[in-house]
Order: sequence, then C-alpha cells, then structure tokens
Amino acid sequence: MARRIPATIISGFLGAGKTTLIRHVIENAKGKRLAFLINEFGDLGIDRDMLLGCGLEGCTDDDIMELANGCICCTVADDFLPTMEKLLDRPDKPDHIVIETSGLALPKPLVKAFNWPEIKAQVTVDGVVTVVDAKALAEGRFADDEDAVQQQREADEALDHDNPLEEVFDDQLFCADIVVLNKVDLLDGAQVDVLEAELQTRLRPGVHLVRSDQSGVDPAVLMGLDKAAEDDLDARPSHHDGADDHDHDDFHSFVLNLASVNDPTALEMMLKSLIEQYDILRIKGFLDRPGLPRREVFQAAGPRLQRYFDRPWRDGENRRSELVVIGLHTIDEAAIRAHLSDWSIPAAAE
Ligand SMILES: Nc1nc2c(ncn2[C@@H]2O[C@H](COP(=O)(O)OP(=O)(O)OP(=O)(O)O)[C@@H](O)[C@H]2O)c(=O)[nH]1
Repeated sequence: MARRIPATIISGFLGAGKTTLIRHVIENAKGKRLAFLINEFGDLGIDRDMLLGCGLEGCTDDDIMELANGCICCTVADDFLPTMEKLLDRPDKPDHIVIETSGLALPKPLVKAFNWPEIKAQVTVDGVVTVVDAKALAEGRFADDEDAVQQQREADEALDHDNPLEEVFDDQLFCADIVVLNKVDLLDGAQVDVLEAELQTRLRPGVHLVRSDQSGVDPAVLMGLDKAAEDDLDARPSHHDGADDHDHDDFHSFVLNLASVNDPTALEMMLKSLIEQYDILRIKGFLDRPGLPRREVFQAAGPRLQRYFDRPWRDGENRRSELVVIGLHTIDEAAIRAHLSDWSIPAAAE
C-alpha cells in the first residue's frame, strides 16, 4: 500500500487552546504542506476566520477547510467524509492533515470514521492530541458540584444526574495519545504539579502529558506519533460506547448580533457579569469599533476574557459585531439577550 497521509486530531474542551495550537503548528510548519479541517459548535465559523485573519503563510482559504453544521462527531457522514474526499481529490496532496474538532465533540466517532474504505486507503490517524485548560481543570469546572447534584436530586428524583461537561471531558481524555496541559501560566508551579499527577492517573497507560503556555508545543512532539488510532478503538473507552452519537441537546448556542461598539469596556463588564450569572461556557466573535480600521476579536473561555485587533476590515465588507455564546441547554438565552438590549441591533436591521 502507498504511504498513507497521517492525520492528527486535535480535541479538547471549549476554549482549551485548540485554535491557538493550530496557529502555533502553522507558524512552525517548516515547509511541510499542511491541510487543516476546522469544526466548531455554533452557527458562526469564527475559528477559521480567526486563523485566516492572522495573515500567516499556510493560512489561506485553500489550506483551511471548514466543517460546518455543528459537532463533527455527529455529522461525520454528511460533512467530514465529503470534505475529506474533496481534499484527497486534489492534485497537490498534503503531507499531513490536522483536524480541529469542536470543543463539545467526542473524538472517538471521528477516529472511527477513518475506517471508511475511501478514507482508510489513503489516510491514517497519526494521533489524537487533547488540549486541556489547566486553570479550568484546577477550578473544578469539569467535575460535579456535589451541592448542585444534591439539590437537583431533591428537586426531581427522575433527573439524569450525569454531568455532560465531565462526560465530554472524560471522553476527550480517554481517546488521547498525548495530552497538552495548556494555560499553565495561570497557575503556580506547585498547582501544576498536583494537577499533572492527578490528570496522569486518568489517562490510558503510556499516554504522555506535556505542559504549555499558549499551546506552544513543538509540532514535532505532537505529529509523527504513528498510532494508527483507527485500528485500536477498543483501547479508547467512551461514555458513549454503544450509542451512535451523543446528546448535543445538553448544550445550546446562539449568536448575538450587536451594534458597533463604542465602549468596549462597558460591554466587557456586562459580558463578564453575564458569564458569572448564567454560567456561560464560551463566547467568541468579532466587534466593529467605529472609526477603527481593524476588527476586534473578543474571546471568553469561562470567566477569562480577551480582546485584540486582528486584520483590517476589507473594502466593502459588512462591518458587524457578532458573538457566539455557548452554554448548557438550561442557559437562559432570553434573559441574556434582554441584558444586552442596549447593545443589540433591532431584529429587523440584522
Ligand atoms: N492565559 C492563557 N490563555 C490562553 C492560553 N492558550 C489559549 N489562551 C486563550 O484562551 C482562549 C481560547 O483559546 P482558543 O485557542 O480559541 O481555544 P479553543 O480550544 O480553540 O476554543 P473552541 O474552539 O471555542 O473550543 C483565547 O482567548 C486564547 O487567547 C494559555 O496558555 N494561557
């Protein structure tokens, strides 16, 4: 058989640092021809646009393909396979394929898809890289809050008490060939030591863990693992083994269309308070700042916010302020929209 193209799957919970890692891989490609498939939860393709906005070589429309329509693990046949076929039909085949899954995706169904005959003949899963937000893990964001579970139990005996955040996080860890413990800059060394020791006990035997700040791991450490992950699915346990897909009804996302933002600090303060009040998991998107030539990226991963300017708005481009919000299915979208009514574009004008 001709040499198959290696594919690396980048997994990791919402906001862990997957796109940051992809950017780092692009910056350190060293002449390798890489193709990227980017998938995200929610209706706006922010990640791909953000990567294209960085203006790097290897960051063109052709290099970065988007897998739209929600979580890759549940849309494999509709979206992933046709996109891969398109990629493999190209005359200039890539040296390596990198796939960023959405933060809510289970990696295992995707790995499984590499056993489809059309794909298996040409591509193999070199490895699954799982990025972990060290700070979020230290804050216990993926573990059950015992008080909340108890309250729920008292309120409704029939409720399913599994924690969807923990399940997704576990599945991403169980499937990993290597784990990147990212955002260690937000913790002190002793905290990272404790976290790393605890995390290591949850990984499959032989899975290594590397620490990082800004996902700054040498791509040579992550790529070239040669694991052929599609051939050892049984070694990768999942909370969802036996089910065809997992329940994205556990999560909800919506898009906020905002007016031009004159006072970003006030907006930021409002969003910060909404994140705390409504336990928003992730916000990301772009802001239009009147009079300024560049669009502003806005990010929130849990309670931590970030803003920075990326590329200039293009001539004739519709300057829009759009943010994707992701939370659990219980998130009160109407209340969040009501709090932001002063910033919002009236529906008719959208
Ligand atoms: N302090 C700190 N922030 C980081 C680090 N890595 C990434 N971030 C920030 O965390 C936020 C989320 O990073 P992304 O790379 O977009 O995360 P992601 O996993 O691609 O997010 P989703 O695709 O939405 O799941 C951004 O604001 C990053 O700038 C890090 O090592 N330290």
